[in-house]
Amino acid sequence: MSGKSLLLKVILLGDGGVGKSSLMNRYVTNKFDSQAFHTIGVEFLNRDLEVDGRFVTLQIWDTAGQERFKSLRTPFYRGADCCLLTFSVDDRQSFENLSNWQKEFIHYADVKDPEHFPFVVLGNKIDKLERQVSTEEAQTWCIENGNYPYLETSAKDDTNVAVAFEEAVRQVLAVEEQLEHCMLGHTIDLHSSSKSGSSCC
Ligand SMILES: Nc1nc2c(ncn2[C@@H]2O[C@H](COP(=O)(O)OP(=O)(O)OP(=O)(O)O)[C@@H](O)[C@H]2O)c(=O)[nH]1
Ligand SMILES: [Mg+2]
Repeated sequence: MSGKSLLLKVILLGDGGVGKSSLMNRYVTNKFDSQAFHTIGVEFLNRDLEVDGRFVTLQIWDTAGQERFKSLRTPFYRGADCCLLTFSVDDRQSFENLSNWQKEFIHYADVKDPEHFPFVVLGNKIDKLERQVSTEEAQTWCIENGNYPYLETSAKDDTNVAVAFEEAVRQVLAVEEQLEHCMLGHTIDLHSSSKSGSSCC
């Protein structure tokens, strides 16, 4: 167990109104506003936590989902360690737009290895009785688009909110451990002209 705190940047993306700001505010301040205003640009809040013995400062970046704010949010994607793709289970269009959000992030964050980037998908507002997207459908999308973890949340009821952010941390730590493992497993032979060994990264 390392004593040093790790700073991780996670970014919340998804259509306007799906509950990104509400999830961040529920997690950091434990408050919920049923009359929340749309976000303009980006905002961020920090929260310290411990996951599997690692101390982490989570820097949560909340973005404006409305299309007209695209140019204000995209400059902040670079350097994100994890992306939380968020939709609302009572809004089918927000689910269908997940692929667009994924592409927008990969492009503007300039992700070099999209296949291994840690995305987590959140289906928010599960307290609502009328759903337009089933759990199975969302899980299938996650499996088919990169095998991402899927969590159903309610910022209103505080269902799975902490679990979702902890999962984001776990995903980042898993990628980090894999990289460390790869680097330790590779010795560089300066005398050999051919590339030796197989790569796991
Ligand atoms: N019932 C219910 N309402 C929610 C939940 N999360 C957010 N809301 C409501 O949905 C509306 C939009 O929430 P926001 O958090 O502002 O949505 P957003 O994704 O940040 O929207 P933009 O800032 O425009 O991108 C607000 O009226 C919230 O009170 C939830 O889990 N359940
Ligand atoms: Mg917002």
